[in-house]
Amino acid sequence: MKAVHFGAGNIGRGFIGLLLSQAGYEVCFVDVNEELVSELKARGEYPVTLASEGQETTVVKGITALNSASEPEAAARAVAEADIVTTAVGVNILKFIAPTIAEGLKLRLQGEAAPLHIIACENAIGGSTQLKEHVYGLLDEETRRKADSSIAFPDAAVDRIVPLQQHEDRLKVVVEPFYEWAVDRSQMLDGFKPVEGVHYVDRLEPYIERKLFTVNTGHCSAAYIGFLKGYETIQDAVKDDEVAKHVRAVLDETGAALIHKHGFNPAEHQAYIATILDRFRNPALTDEVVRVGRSPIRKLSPGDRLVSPAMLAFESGLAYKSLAKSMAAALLFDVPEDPESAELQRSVREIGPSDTASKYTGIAGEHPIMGELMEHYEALKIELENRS
Ligand SMILES: NC(=O)C1=CN([C@@H]2O[C@H](COP(=O)(O)OP(=O)(O)OC[C@H]3O[C@@H](n4cnc5c(N)ncnc54)[C@H](O)[C@@H]3O)[C@@H](O)[C@H]2O)C=CC1
Ligand SMILES: O=P(O)(O)OC[C@H]1O[C@](O)(CO)[C@@H](O)[C@@H]1O
Repeated sequence: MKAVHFGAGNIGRGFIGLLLSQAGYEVCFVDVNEELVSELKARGEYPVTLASEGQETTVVKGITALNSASEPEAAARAVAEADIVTTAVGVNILKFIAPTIAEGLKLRLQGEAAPLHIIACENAIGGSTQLKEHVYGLLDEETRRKADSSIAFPDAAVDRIVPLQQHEDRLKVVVEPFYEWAVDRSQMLDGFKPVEGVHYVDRLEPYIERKLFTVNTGHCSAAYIGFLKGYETIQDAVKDDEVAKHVRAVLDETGAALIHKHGFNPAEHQAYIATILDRFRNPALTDEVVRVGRSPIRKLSPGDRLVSPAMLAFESGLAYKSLAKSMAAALLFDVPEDPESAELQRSVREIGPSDTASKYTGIAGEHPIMGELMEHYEALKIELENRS
């Protein structure tokens, strides 16, 4: 069985590639980083080490790689012949891989096509659906009609913390032991063969919202407040009582909103939060705040991990104050090497913090969330100035 996975980065190698290989697939990575692709091709294997006491290492063997920039036809052919296609490139990159997938589907659908699932494993709601829209936009009507009956794009939620990797071995990945890969069963084609290790769920929304609004909301809140307090890693930031208290308050807010919307059992949700907080503290990982806070414009966008739960809380008559504080801290996340942070800071300088916040969050200036956000912004700015 052949799997084609777009994005041979941290999640690609450390989670999806590993799991697919363990489930019996021959994995072909497709990436645009020539150095990475060449090394994967040359070695045909890479090690994944668990960040736990035993530091157990698994060598993922029998893998191949293609550079979709310099080998576009081969990459399209790989899609045409694949038994499953997955991605972990970043939700904003999906539009750039769509042409290769579209070319692959055109080749595949020329003959009798076997069913194919294409699963985007990104931190986003409806990632595969977004990918489908990009791909379908490149297909003619006849090919789209054929694709409708044999190609599916089930949405997914993926959870495993894989920090930036800095090892002598360029291919080595250190990952946390925990993982969860949930896929929407209702979007799978009839008679599909389950991938071992994947959790197929009838309704994905509660899973993806619970994950995104707990793991990712909590994590970026630790990153943004931790960054302002001068911490370099999440592990150091969450040792600070003030940061830990803020993260806890944020997760109490998202927890209340999630329980209200999805009817989760409150005690079970508290236990879920406790597990997540333990994962953030994992001393065997070194996770930089600049990675976890990366792309603040994406993280401040209306459907993402801060604004979406805050709006849900507001609409349900629940608290959102701490979420507004995380948004304010995101506005102060000044990392010149991060293009989205640089754009955000430029916007703050040019049009001011309030209009910038409205522009990127989609929340109107007069909305109560915006009032909270701006109060926190001013207070955090003063704290920051006093600190320097
Ligand atoms: N790292 C983590 O702990 C987690 C990450 N995710 C999600 O997984 C996705 C990937 O994240 P990471 O692996 O951390 O990032 P990464 O930066 O380590 O990997 C992304 C890979 O995509 C490749 N890429 C970029 N443009 C491409 C293109 N046009 N065609 C093919 N490949 C391309 C890059 O060269 C890189 O190797 C993101 O959506 C992220 O939110 C989800 C859960 C956990
Ligand atoms: O990958 P993104 O969306 O930039 O966000 C980083 C997040 O991804 C994760 O690596 C895993 O979900 C978290 O550690 C972190 O919250």
